[in-house]
Amino acid sequence: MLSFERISDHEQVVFCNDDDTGLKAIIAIHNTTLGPALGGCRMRPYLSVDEALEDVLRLSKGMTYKCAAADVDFGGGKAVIIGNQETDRSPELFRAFGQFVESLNGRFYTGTDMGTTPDDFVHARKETNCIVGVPEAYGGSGDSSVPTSLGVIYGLKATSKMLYGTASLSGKRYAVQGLGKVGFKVAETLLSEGAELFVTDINQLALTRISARAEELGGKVHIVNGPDIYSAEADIFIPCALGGIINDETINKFRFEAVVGSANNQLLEPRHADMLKERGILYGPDYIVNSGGLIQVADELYGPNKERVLRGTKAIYETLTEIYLKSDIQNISTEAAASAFCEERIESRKKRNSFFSHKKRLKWQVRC
Ligand SMILES: NC(=O)c1ccc[n+]([C@@H]2O[C@H](COP(=O)([O-])OP(=O)(O)OC[C@H]3O[C@@H](n4cnc5c(N)ncnc54)[C@H](O)[C@@H]3O)[C@@H](O)[C@H]2O)c1
Repeated sequence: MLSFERISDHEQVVFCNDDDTGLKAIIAIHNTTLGPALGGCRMRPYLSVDEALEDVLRLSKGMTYKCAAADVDFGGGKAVIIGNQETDRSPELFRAFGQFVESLNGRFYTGTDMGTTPDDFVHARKETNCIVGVPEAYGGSGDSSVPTSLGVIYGLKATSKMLYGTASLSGKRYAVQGLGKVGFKVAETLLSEGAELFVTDINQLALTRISARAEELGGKVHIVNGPDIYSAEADIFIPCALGGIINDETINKFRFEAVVGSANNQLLEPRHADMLKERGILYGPDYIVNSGGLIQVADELYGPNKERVLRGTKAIYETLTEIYLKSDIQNISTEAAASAFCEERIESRKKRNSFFSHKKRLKWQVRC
């Protein structure tokens, strides 16, 4: 049952219905203190409108925190399309979605997420400019896994500095779960620093490729079978595949000193962040560590510029360091410290943004 109480911490929730194309979507705008809402558009065959609403409300709130942590000029939002990504997608459906985005007059920017592709948003962009992350050929900023993997490297450096007093990544052992777009680049960088890696992936080809790269770059690679990665004899665990991999079962196996990776939603439940703290395992909150991709798409607002994205991504080092120190001083988990850090940033900008917001909003509207 829909009630205002259910959406009370959100600024705006929009239900979008288009009979001609079969579009059924929900756009949720959580908070626009830092700028217009930004968040990807997910397409899934949700079993009910209730389930879709639950998902979009949770994800849009998460985007407010992600944007605050990444220090980009956006607030939090998200969209979901209720439909089967294999059978229900069409250019017309995404154009209809683009029209709904346009109707928000610059309050919401979106792009690809689970179940949608950059090409879908080439169609949506015919109806609105409030789209990010389209292919480079259409003026987008390109593969977001490049800044995401760089962000993981800066996250690892901040962690290393905190644990060992040096930001150097060499001479340490790392366990990498998932050698896809992000994990492979991270593993390559670590190998070139002379690191020793334990790696696992369900894709045999990725394992063969990383072994070949180890021969070219130096460094050592041990291939590990599936869940054995959780008990690998490594100093730092780098999850770059699945969510929910930090849980009661895996924490009991960890011999790591830290967990820092790109995978989304690594903690199965919030209490697992406390469990890691109790065991003295330093956890780099996933949405801080993996924010390089977000920094890149948010930067598209000003026209693609790799140097600016690099600068923003490097700042992950300082942000994570601040969160580690906050967690230590206040004796709270790093996850709790990250939330507090983001809330303080939003609060501190409220007054300042009210001065600029009028001008800012005009700018967004001119662009749309
Ligand atoms: N690509 C980005 O810019 C970006 C940004 C933020 C967060 N992330 C998150 O980082 C993670 C990795 O992203 P990606 O773009 O590299 O994805 P990807 O699909 O390219 O790579 C994932 C890899 O994990 C492997 N994998 C899947 N299940 C596995 C399992 N059970 N055990 C071991 N390996 C398994 C896959 O074979 C694949 O090689 C995802 O959780 C993603 O949501 C990615």
